Amino acid sequence: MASGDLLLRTHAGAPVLARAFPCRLRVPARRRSGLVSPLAAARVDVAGRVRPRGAAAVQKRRRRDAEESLPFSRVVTRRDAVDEDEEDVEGEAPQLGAVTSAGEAGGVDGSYLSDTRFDQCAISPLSLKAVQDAGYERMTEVQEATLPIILQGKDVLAKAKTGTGKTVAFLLPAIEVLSTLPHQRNQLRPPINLLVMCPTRELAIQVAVEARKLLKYHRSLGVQVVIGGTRLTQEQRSMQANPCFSTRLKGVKVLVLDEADRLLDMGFRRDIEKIIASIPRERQTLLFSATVPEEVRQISHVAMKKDYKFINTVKEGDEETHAQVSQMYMVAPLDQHFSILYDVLKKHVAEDADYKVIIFCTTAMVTKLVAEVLSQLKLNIREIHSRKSQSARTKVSDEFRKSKGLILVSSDVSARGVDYPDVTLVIQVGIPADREQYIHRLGRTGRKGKEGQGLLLLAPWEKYFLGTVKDLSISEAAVPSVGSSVETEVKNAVRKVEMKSKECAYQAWLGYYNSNKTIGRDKSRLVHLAEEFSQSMGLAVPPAIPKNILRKMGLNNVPGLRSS
Ligand SMILES: Nc1ncnc2c1ncn2[C@@H]1O[C@H](COP(=O)(O)OP(=O)(O)OP(=O)(O)O)[C@@H](O)[C@H]1O
Repeated sequence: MASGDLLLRTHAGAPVLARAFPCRLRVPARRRSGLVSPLAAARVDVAGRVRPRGAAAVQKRRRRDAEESLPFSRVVTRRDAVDEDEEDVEGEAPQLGAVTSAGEAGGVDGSYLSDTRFDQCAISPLSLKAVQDAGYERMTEVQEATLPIILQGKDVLAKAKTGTGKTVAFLLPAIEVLSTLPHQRNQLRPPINLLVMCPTRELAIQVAVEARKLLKYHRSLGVQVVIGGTRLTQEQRSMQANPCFSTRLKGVKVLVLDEADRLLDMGFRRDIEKIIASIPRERQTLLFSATVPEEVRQISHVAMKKDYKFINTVKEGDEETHAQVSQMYMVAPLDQHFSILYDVLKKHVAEDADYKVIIFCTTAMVTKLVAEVLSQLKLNIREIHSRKSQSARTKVSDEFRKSKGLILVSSDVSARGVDYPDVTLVIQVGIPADREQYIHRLGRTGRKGKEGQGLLLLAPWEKYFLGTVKDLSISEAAVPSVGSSVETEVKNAVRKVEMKSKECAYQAWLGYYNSNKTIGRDKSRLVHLAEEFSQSMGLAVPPAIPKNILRKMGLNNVPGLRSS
């Protein structure tokens, strides 16, 4: 984002889009001012949550609990007008015959790279130069497999393991498609030609960075990042007042759903459908993810043409996770989790001076709590989740990308797509939302063929989750015996954490497990487990919860819960 950005509140969206995505817009200073980078960027904050009801409520809550806001998109647009104008902005069932398996092609020496060089394939000299400037010489397997098919104009659903270059795999051919379109100079409101949707802000920002790299020599194309915001009503009003953004969306030639399975699951599906309804039917659609469960193949017709190609670079019989990442799980009562975490982290830090750890927690407030406890224990902790301001999120994310010797405690905002290099260990505390989320979180380590470690820390009653990942090479690790001095140290650290953080964590914890199909089914057991959690925070009596929150969770008359 250029330093000379202007901030203005603005309007956008045809009615259908406006309802879904009220916006706040940040538009770059004009190019002629000489303040902005060659590829001007605008940022639109987008949000529009509807109060959940009934079955939809569970989905909405799940989405909120998972800390992933509305879909965020990255947009490639004709550049001139973005620079010039501080404007208001804001198929059918899968064909089995269409499956292309690139797995057989294999990598070189088991690497994630293919043996095809970028200079051997049909891309423009401008793109090739940019690819080479980015330091990419050989294509990754998924890039090699998808490029020719996308260039043929086909819709593509692609599955490839985490950290194997899917972003370039969809951006590069999409840019090639756009670069052949006639360039209309000096348009005030340039059409948006490529729309990339992804499930988190960090991912949207990251893909924009990659897009700018690839567009380095394509002078007529610019990038805008449109991400979720929090000022709902005001933004909603302003966006509804202006049809500009949806008019620009009429220019979409290529639509990409990054992390397609996440975007097409029930939590996001309605929003995606609304967006798809506002872009032309005549377009090319690309869906990419490291996980493509069968249901997603079933519903991919929401976005794709009938004759789309499914390209799967995960070989038949191979796991969806990387062989070079060791996966362990530990099962221990909740009241030991902080001590175990501390012990595992201390050992890891001592073993690897270049340690870089991500700890995934179930919700934003539990993330905050864990970060506070570990900070009290003098570990080098950073914290990221949806309750942090966007500027704090970006700052932490940038720092973690560049640094070593850091531990990032995160909610699922970092679960998908985020490319932090050289992560040495991923710890998941508590059950992930599902098997896919486990795979994506683990995929933050072992990227680009590097080694990594994963640890899943479960309470005994969470052990059932292992059944969903039994095809993966995940083995049991012995619970470390933690000395009494460490236990006392941890207890003191927990004691120092503010009561408010504990209350919020308790409430969030209850909400998360309440919406879990297995654990949330038996409410009295749930309440009992929540009490265990509250004891693990050193509380003798579980905190009271506001009545309206209990009602929203459907727990208002459950014995054992205190209301306030
Ligand atoms: N051809 C290439 N050669 C070398 N590095 C590459 C190549 N293509 C992409 N990369 C780099 O590989 C890393 C991983 O890429 P990317 O984040 O796109 O992976 P991904 O498959 O989308 O992962 P995830 O499933 O986690 O979203 C990035 O740092 C990217 O810059």
